[in-house]
Amino acid sequence: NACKLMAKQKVALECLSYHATASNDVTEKLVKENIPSAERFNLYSFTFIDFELSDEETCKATIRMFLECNLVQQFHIPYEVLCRWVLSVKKNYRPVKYHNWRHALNVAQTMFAMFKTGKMERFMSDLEMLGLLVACLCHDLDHRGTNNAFQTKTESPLAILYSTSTMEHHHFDQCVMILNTDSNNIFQALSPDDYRRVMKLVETAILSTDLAMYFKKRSKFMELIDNGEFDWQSDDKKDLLSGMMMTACDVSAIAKPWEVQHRIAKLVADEFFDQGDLEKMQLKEQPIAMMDRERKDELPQMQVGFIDVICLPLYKVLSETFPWMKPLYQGTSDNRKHWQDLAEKV
Ligand SMILES: CCCOc1ccc(S(=O)(=O)N2CCN(C)CC2)cc1-c1nc(CC)cc(=O)[nH]1
Ligand SMILES: [Zn+2]
Repeated sequence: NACKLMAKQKVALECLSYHATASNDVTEKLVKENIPSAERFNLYSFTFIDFELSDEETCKATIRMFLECNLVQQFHIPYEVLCRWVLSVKKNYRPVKYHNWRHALNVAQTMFAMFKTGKMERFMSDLEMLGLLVACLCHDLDHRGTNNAFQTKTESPLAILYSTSTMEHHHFDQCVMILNTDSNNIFQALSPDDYRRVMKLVETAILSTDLAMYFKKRSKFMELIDNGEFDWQSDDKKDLLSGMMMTACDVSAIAKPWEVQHRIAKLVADEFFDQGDLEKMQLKEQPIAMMDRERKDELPQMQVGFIDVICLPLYKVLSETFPWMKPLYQGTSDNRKHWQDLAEKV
């Protein structure tokens, strides 16, 4: 009967969240651990590198960022809940080559560096800083290493559920699922108003990481800058600024020291090539250049295009308006030379 069916569904859901949430003993272990300083992790720098960090240290670095922004105290986040939530978020990233937990950590660390070293925290309320850090950590949750076009082409369940910004809606969905799993809700102590506000902010921020949305928003953002808009307090302007910051963080591997950028680009390429292989085999269709491993020689030239079309215009307008964000522009400009040299060699 109906209530049996409900019970069955509830068990299924708990079972699902069981898989999604970190176990108590892993959580308890992290709760007891010492959290190293921000300096020890180099968290204030735009040249942060996660390669030599163990998985446990990535969780500690994440907790350190929350502590540095005073968010645990400010929003009365029970420390054990924060530990369990960080572990659950990490657990819900798949071991794909690029869109994995390490990418999420790097995006969140760039946002942290923007707040602190980039001096953006003066434009942000505490709630916005909490929302943006959470959005960065959750923005690619459960990524399968394939893009929105692939979901549509293969008529995947996700494309049936969400026809636009398919993956980004799923990432937000996963973020909500984790927060709704027992003792993972880091927002539990927020007032109903603040809860609604921060969830709306996280949703808007995660959806803004769909590059298809980025181009529209960027021209609107540039218009505001050209009109000398400086009061970033109104909601629609704040949404625009947050969206630009999310994309700036999402692509910030392009600004890292050359050896780091070169190594990460290989991870991006390998993930794209895997999708291209699927499209050739499963869909019997020719993938776009970016995903075709037969055309890997064109990769340096494609990176120059990525830098010129997506990255530099954004870092330029951000660093002109917020001067302390200049390292992102400079790092990307330096890497453009390296990619250009490689493009000319082929
Ligand atoms: C490194 C392997 C090649 O990587 C690329 C190739 C082409 C372009 S693109 O700007 O021309 N463009 C983007 C929009 N697509 C719809 C069409 C193609 C971007 C990248 C790239 N993307 C990311 C973000 C995941 C990171 C990164 O480092 N490089
Ligand atoms: Zn991302």
